Amino acid sequence: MDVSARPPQTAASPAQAIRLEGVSKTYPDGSVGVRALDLTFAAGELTVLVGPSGCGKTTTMKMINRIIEPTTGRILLGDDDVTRVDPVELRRRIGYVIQNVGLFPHQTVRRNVGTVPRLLGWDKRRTADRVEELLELVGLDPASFGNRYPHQLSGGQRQRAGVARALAADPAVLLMDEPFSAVDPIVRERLQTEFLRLQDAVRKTIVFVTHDIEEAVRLGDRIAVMSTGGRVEQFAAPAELLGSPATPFVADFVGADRGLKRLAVTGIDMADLEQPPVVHVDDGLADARAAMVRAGARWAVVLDDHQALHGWISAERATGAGTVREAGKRMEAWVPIDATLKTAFSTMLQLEAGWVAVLDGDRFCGVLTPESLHAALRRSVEGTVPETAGAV
Ligand SMILES: Nc1ncnc2c1ncn2[C@@H]1O[C@H](COP(=O)(O)OP(=O)(O)OP(=O)(O)O)[C@@H](O)[C@H]1O
Repeated sequence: MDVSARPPQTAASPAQAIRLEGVSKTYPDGSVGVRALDLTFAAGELTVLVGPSGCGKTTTMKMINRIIEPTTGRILLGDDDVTRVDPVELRRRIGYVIQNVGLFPHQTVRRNVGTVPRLLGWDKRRTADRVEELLELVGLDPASFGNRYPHQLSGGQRQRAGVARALAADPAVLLMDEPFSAVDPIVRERLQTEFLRLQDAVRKTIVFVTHDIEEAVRLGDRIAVMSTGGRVEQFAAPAELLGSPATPFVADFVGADRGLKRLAVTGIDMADLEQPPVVHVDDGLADARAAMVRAGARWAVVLDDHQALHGWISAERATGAGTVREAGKRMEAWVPIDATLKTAFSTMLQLEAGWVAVLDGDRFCGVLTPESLHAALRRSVEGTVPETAGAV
């Protein structure tokens, strides 16, 4: 294939699935890296390999781009058996991001990011355009950062440059080995959020190695929990993994606080919402009072002319004459309907609100209270259907 004749790289190359079939790695000294591993990484999804130190995560990942050669088995990238592809050509199709990035220290950020396009023989103009585009995409202003050297960047900025470099030639696949573990927790969380946004835009097939279950749950479309010898204890979506660990090993690994972790991956269901009395901003206070009495409620939600959230009013303030507009309060505590229970809960805590409104666009859908949040979490944990461990 003449890779240099590809169309401009803004047109994304299609993501490809990776299939591991009966893959084993025994090192020359007899150590077993992984044993008879069957695993499929779906096209366009981010799959996390997570597990304790020495369980074979890195061995598994490095066999995909043949930094490590498997002892037995087959690895397919799309329809190609990677052992039949020239390793150099293979690595150009596979972006690789490692801890501490591995940027070339004596090259500027621009030159670092342009490495693979240059190797592929792209002309200068196309490489330069792609580098600018990538730096923007990962949130590094090309004018400020393009001509700096790696030592002139923060840890988080270096990590972003590493991601930009890995994406430069629009690879079908991205391998990421503990890419965010060298930065402090706050920067890590920001990088994770940005990275999720980036993945939404590029939809690569990503294999992501971490030993951190929180990171796995946050980032993964699917997670493979591995134990010694590259054994897959469970292969499931984050909510399923937290809701019903397949083995005691997984239960132990995800931790006793898995219920809390699950908040981060459970969406809001309409059935979870409570429906307090709703009054209109131009209603009279007497009507508002009557609505609260009818519902046996101490407060009501206030909507505006367009049925959008205006605020709320308490029974105490709904006395005398006048309108709801004068006596009601504005409401900042709201979340969109596609938020997670964790976002709803942290919004409630941050704003010290007793409830949060849930909105679909501007439209008011209902509210979540601490009780309904708890019920939603329980329902989601109890309703989980266990998955088969080690599914292909
Ligand atoms: N070059 C090597 N020679 C011999 N044994 C090795 C070699 N590389 C890895 N191993 C062994 O293979 C097993 C899996 O190692 P691997 O690096 O894949 O684990 P890991 O899950 O990525 O660990 P960590 O989280 O500590 O990076 C370990 O028992 C390790 O000691």
